[in-house]
Amino acid sequence: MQETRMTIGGRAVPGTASFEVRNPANGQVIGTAPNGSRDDLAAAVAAAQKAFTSWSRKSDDELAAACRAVTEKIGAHAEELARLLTLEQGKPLNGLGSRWELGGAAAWAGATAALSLPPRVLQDNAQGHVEIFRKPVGVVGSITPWNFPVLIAVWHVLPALRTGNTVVIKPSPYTPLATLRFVELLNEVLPEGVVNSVSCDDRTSNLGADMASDPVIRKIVFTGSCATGKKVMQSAASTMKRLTLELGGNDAGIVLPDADPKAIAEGLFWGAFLNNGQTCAAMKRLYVHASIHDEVCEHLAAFAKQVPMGDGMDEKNVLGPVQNRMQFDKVARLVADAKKKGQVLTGGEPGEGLFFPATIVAGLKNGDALVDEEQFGPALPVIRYTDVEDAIRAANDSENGLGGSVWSKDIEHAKRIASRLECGSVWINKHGAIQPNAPFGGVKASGLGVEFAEEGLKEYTDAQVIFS
Ligand SMILES: NC(=O)C1=CN([C@@H]2O[C@H](COP(=O)(O)OP(=O)(O)OC[C@H]3O[C@@H](n4cnc5c(N)ncnc54)[C@H](O)[C@@H]3O)[C@@H](O)[C@H]2O)C=CC1
Ligand SMILES: O=Cc1ccc(S(=O)(=O)O)cc1
Repeated sequence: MQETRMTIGGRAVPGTASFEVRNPANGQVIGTAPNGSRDDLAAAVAAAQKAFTSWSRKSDDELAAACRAVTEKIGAHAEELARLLTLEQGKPLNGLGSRWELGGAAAWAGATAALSLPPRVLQDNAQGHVEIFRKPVGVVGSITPWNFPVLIAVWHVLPALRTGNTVVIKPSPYTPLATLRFVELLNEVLPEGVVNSVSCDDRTSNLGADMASDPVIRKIVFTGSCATGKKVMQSAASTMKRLTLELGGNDAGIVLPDADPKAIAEGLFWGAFLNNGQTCAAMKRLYVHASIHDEVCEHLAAFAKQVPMGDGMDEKNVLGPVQNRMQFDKVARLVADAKKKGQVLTGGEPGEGLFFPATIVAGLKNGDALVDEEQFGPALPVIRYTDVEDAIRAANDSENGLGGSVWSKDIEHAKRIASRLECGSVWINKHGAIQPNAPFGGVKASGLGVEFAEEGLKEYTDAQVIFS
């Protein structure tokens, strides 16, 4: 049993109540997290505000060194955090699971440490000297989801620290344990109050909502559902907070007629089923040209059938359970509806507990629920097309615009199609492969702003221009 604590001003805070956290693989209680109150949040915000005074005055070199120390901590505790993550999130230790997530967390932390935003001279002549500086905004509130708890915490916290901000982070009630431990570890190498954590069950208290309207917090970075993202945006208006919103997607993949069905099967599968499909930028709809449709379906289903699924603590598994009952029920509802309209190529029946076999359903079209709604789980609809213009139109016929992909042997042709997709990232012959040196963010209802690289770092700063 992991009994976790919030970290407020460098101190471990148990809170006056707690809630249970269960392993989605077997339903067993694996730990408890504090059910923090508004007073706990106020204390965390006050600690972050106090720490901001000295943290924001650190030199660029000092901030970079602190981020490198955090990177080392993550690396040193990667296996401990990975095990905790598997227990609470369900994703396997192996494959593209917890160890992979922790590897990504260390890589992203290191890459963020190496970024910087030096002042830039805009003008230097007889008329005057004009220079732009990037200044930290103040206390940053980070609200994270349950799909990649540690990696997304790093995506939120490290750029904030690197630019001289202090942080209050609140993890999802489904997966608070690894994040609370992560913040404890950070506090071993950072001054007190620089990173604080609060947790709550979202029922008796909802500190995410309170953070969004808090008058001291100057920015919210939020990853989660579109519905909650919209609420955060509304609450943030009254205090004119800066916002980065990484919200849901309904990414389309388009397979062109010249693609090699066998060669792309593995990439298509992991593009859709990374983290059991519980990934914002997973491929959630697959449009395949009629000339190779059946062959693509055959190879994709054959690949899916041999992927081992089970308890993530078992080293042989590379897919685990769906993380929670709400998500499982959503996937089950969408698959039940899809079965009435299309042909199930593999999977299709809910398994034991929260296990849902990788499911692929062909014969669907836009307008069917599994195509139109974000399933955020292990179920992929396949849509046949004959004219690529129809496929582009159908791909863009969504309120979301996070990612997309085009699959073809002709890279230049694929890139021309890519440029017509209404989304923030498009991959050719892969899907969802984000990297720290490339900005990542959604258009339309998929969010606001970007993460990663200098563009992402800037979002944690205000510009100040000095004219002399
Ligand atoms: N795009 C993504 O990364 C994710 C998308 N989802 C989608 O969202 C759906 C719902 O999943 P949830 O876990 O309920 O996502 P959610 O968007 O409600 O939760 C994300 C975070 O927001 C917090 N939160 C809840 N209410 C809030 C409020 N009023 N103001 C500020 N923060 C608040 C939660 O505690 C959690 O930390 C899923 O079915 C899935 O489709 C879920 C998780 C991640
Ligand atoms: O590659 C890892 C990865 C890709 C996307 C996301 S999400 O879009 O933020 O869910 C998470 C991890």
